[in-house]
Amino acid sequence: MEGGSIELASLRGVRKQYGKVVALDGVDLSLAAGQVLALLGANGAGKSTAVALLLGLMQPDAGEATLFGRLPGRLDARRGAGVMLQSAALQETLKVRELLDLTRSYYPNPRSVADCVALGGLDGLLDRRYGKLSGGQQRRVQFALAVCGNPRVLFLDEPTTGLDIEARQTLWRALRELVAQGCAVLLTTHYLEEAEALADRVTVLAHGRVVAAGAMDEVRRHVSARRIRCLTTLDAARIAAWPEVRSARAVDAALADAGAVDAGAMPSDAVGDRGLGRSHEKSDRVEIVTDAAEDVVRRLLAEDATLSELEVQRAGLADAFLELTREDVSDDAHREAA
Ligand SMILES: Nc1ncnc2c1ncn2[C@@H]1O[C@H](COP(=O)(O)OP(=O)(O)OP(=O)(O)O)[C@@H](O)[C@H]1O
Repeated sequence: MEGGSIELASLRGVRKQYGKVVALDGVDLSLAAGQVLALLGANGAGKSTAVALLLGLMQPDAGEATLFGRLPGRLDARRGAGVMLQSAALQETLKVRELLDLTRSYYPNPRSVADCVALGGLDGLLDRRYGKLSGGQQRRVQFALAVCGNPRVLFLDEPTTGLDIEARQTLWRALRELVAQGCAVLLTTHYLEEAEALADRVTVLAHGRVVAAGAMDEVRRHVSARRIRCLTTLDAARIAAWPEVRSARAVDAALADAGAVDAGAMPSDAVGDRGLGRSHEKSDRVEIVTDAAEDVVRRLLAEDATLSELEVQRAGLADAFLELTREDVSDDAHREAA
């Protein structure tokens, strides 16, 4: 582990099969104190299997999983870990307060109920029966239960799925607080902006193999692409045919990044002559992805003297993720064990 960080959980050369399906194949990952590791991958990439191995819920077929330097699954290791899996089987008839008290009683050094309420955003829910809560409220309770034992390592498998914006922000705040206190977090998520906002390090799985791992910036840098946005009379289909352009499309202001787009600037009939391969009088907001941003910007300016609102951005994690996972063999056939 670089930088002297304390490794709290790891997979080394781990392989795991379910029958003929190879869920993980030679996977390494490492979780350090005071860091969030985002474990990313498409559906079925192997993320939940990795979490289950780190928790000792199952054993690897080859390689090694450790938690606090020991075999996961031992009671002392489990007591130092908090877990929020994709589904939770909790007593529906118990009140939230009873669930919290019960779970806190398993741990030697639990957080106070008030702390759990604050971290999970459970105000007003303590006396409600778990089974009567909404899906998002249940997720918040599950998060509070995951952190109530004061864990040194927290495993969160898609924790914010189904949460509204405010609840998601409460959870992000809580996570940042826990990490600042030295907690290690393994976060699986399909929300790449969430990984970007929270994670220090990223491991990307595709079909059970690690296709990228490193600091967030390193993984983002994996893609050389830049994203250019502008208002132009040039047609997106025509720009897309330029040799140095990977893709170009007219974007609907309503769908584009709210901060980057002035919806009022979007002509209502801009869709009209898209795709015809010719310039038109009205400006469309166009988004271009290219490896040669400077060349494309020069050509855009040369061909459209009225071009405005030019922006050039580095590709984000979402672009890197798509590129990384696209490079991998896209069918599942090779996962079948011989
Ligand atoms: N109990 C099981 N029995 C058989 N195959 C399984 C089992 N659990 C998972 N798999 C298979 O192993 C592969 C990895 O599954 P896993 O649940 O780890 O993926 P994931 O990345 O967590 O997916 P998702 O994003 O959909 O939650 C998939 O092909 C899945 O179908």
